Amino acid sequence: MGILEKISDIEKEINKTQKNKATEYHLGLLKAKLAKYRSQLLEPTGKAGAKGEGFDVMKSGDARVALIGFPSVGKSTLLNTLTTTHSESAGYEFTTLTCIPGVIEYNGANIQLLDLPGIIEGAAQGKGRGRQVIAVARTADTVIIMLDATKSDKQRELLEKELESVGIRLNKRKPNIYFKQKKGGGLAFNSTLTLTKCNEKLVQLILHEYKIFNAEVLFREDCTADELIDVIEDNRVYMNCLYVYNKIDQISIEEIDRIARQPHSVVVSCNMQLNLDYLLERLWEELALVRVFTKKRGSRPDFEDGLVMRRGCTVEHVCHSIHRTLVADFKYALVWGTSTKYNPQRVGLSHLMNHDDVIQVVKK
Ligand SMILES: Nc1nc2c(ncn2[C@@H]2O[C@H](COP(=O)(O)OP(=O)(O)OP(=O)(O)O)[C@@H](O)[C@H]2O)c(=O)[nH]1
Ligand SMILES: [K+]
Ligand SMILES: [Mg+2]
Repeated sequence: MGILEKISDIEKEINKTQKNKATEYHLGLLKAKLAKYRSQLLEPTGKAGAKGEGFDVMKSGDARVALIGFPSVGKSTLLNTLTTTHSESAGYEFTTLTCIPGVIEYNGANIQLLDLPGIIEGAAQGKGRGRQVIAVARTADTVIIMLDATKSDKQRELLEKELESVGIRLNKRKPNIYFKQKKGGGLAFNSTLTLTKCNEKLVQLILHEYKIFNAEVLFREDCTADELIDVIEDNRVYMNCLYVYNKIDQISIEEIDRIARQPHSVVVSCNMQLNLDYLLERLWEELALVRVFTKKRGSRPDFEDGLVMRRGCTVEHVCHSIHRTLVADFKYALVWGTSTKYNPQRVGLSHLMNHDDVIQVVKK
């Protein structure tokens, strides 16, 4: 029997046991057992924690969002508010012990929202269930870093540090450095602009540390040594992140205003259901999703059933997602919406589509 099963059995047993003098010892024993199993699960060296029991959730829907935050900031409450899934929420830390998936339906898209256990300082080294939480975060398209608006700005830095230390880069693009190892010829170093944070000598030193003596390196932007290291390591995950400050029902308007002005930040109250519509709007932006409607000749667009695509998608991408062979039969398309000058406009396969555009494909 897995440790999660044991925990849930004991919780059930506690719930159905009446509290009185006669059951006092029985309950006490159950609670001790419960505490023991919970700490085994949260123990870095514990076998149970290492196995990642309870984190194996299938990807589904159009995008995946992971909820990361310290304990008791309201992650589960958010899941309960935005989806039909229920995840236990309570005033004590580590109420959530596993990964719990829910689905947000928005703009016709299914967005998978993952509730996760809280993480604490040292999570990256395996404290709590930190390793597993971070492993799940790496699989997400966007992370929500949830913060308690009543607490200090320090928590944001701490969380960022934890994620940084395991190679997750938040709201950053991959550094624009061309790097290729060679068989011989030494170091060929170049840059397309003046570098102010790094130079050839430093690049050479860093490469030697990796025992790389022959390579081609071209800086296409003014990168730091850390960014070069990210490129050499080649295992970093670059992801969008939204900072969601919860519990604004507990702070002053001035303070709410200050927090809301920070970049990538949204203020909400899950309990009072404040600003959640705006949160979804911003999440949609971060996920860079667009919805496209199709229409057949002579009939109205199917506004019930849009196609969910990535921002930057072309007519060709849309054709692919309608049918595998459609591109081969493609003659031209008519598009209505904000991506065109005229409505409709005749376009080719490379035309870029915008959110809520309507498309009619004309075959050869
Ligand atoms: N004042 C206030 N309290 C909130 C709000 N949202 C959640 N809470 C409370 O915060 C406490 C923790 O909520 P949870 O949803 O369990 O937090 P969590 O982040 O999932 O916690 P763990 O699973 O333990 O990491 C509960 O007592 C909630 O009622 C809010 O908007 N305002
Ligand atoms: K909690
Ligand atoms: Mg929780």
